[in-house]
Amino acid sequence: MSSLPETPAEDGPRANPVSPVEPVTESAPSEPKKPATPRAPRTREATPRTAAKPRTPAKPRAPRAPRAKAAQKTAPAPVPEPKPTALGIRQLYKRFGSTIALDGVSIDVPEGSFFGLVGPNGAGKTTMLSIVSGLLRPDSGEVVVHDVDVWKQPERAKHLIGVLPDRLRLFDRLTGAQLLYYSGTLRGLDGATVTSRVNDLVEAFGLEGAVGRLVADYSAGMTKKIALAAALIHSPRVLVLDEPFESVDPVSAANITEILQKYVASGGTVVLSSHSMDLIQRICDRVAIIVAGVVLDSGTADEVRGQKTLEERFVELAGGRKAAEGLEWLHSFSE
Ligand SMILES: Nc1ncnc2c1ncn2[C@@H]1O[C@H](COP(=O)(O)OP(=O)(O)OP(=O)(O)O)[C@@H](O)[C@H]1O
Repeated sequence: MSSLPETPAEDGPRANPVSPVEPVTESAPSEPKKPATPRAPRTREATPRTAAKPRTPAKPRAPRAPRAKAAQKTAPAPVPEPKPTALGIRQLYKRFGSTIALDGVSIDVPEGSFFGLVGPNGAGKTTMLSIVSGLLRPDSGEVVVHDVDVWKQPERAKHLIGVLPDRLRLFDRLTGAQLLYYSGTLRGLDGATVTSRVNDLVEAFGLEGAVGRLVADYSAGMTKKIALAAALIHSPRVLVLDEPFESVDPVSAANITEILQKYVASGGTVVLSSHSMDLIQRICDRVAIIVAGVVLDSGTADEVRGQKTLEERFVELAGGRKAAEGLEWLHSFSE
């Protein structure tokens, strides 16, 4: 994204062209013979302001024209309108027995964002994304997708959201083609539309050779791809993807990234979790770091990482690395 045009440095002095001619006392012709002396400041202090007259009227205002021009030249560029919130997460709490998984999580994701959620194992990412996508009920808090409350209007919300859950619970006794067809019709698409979209998705994800086979027989990466295709089939406005690149080979990951980038460029919103800091830093424009159920930082990717890499910032907030001590036995191999 290009930043706002900056005022050139040399415009600073020019912004007030009157100033070079303003020292009125120096140019006042009423005291032409009186040279400036060191006593002058004392005189000015002692003399009431009114006594400073007679002064010649201020110089003609001709210089004002360039001042106006300069002001016009340096006027700030219009600030872009803030984008509407695609996903609003407000004060989410979730506890599993004595484990607090989410401890008051609030995040706003603007429309058209590529939003990355990072956090250490057990931080609460899957819990949060499961609640966001309507798969898990929070203890308290609210999730709004394009002004639709996920828990008060679940049917409307589900039309707006496409979900790739973490622990994939797919109908894996279906073939890939059947699973996609089922996912499309479940979201209310007619048969002809589903058939045409299934073909497009199978080609886009490179699953041509696999769609006739049972999903149960897919590799981990293929399962991820068919699940992602199923999440896209009803062209949702918000995609919630838990670890979409896990187990996916680099070429497929690049293809998926391109599909998601085009989706975002056309106004869609992606919210994904990943442990790959490089990937998040490369493709996400907004980031949140969650640790122990609390969002420790969130904002644009540049704001969150500052002068560091995202990985350095993550390690800093997540508590740093542990020295590999206490595993000395690992270095003396068994017979
Ligand atoms: N169904 C559950 N029952 C009991 N505890 C759970 C359940 N689901 C999650 N938890 C606990 O809640 C906490 C957050 O888990 P969660 O799966 O959300 O973390 P995560 O950030 O997705 O971790 P990871 O990166 O390892 O996938 C963990 O302590 C986890 O053990």
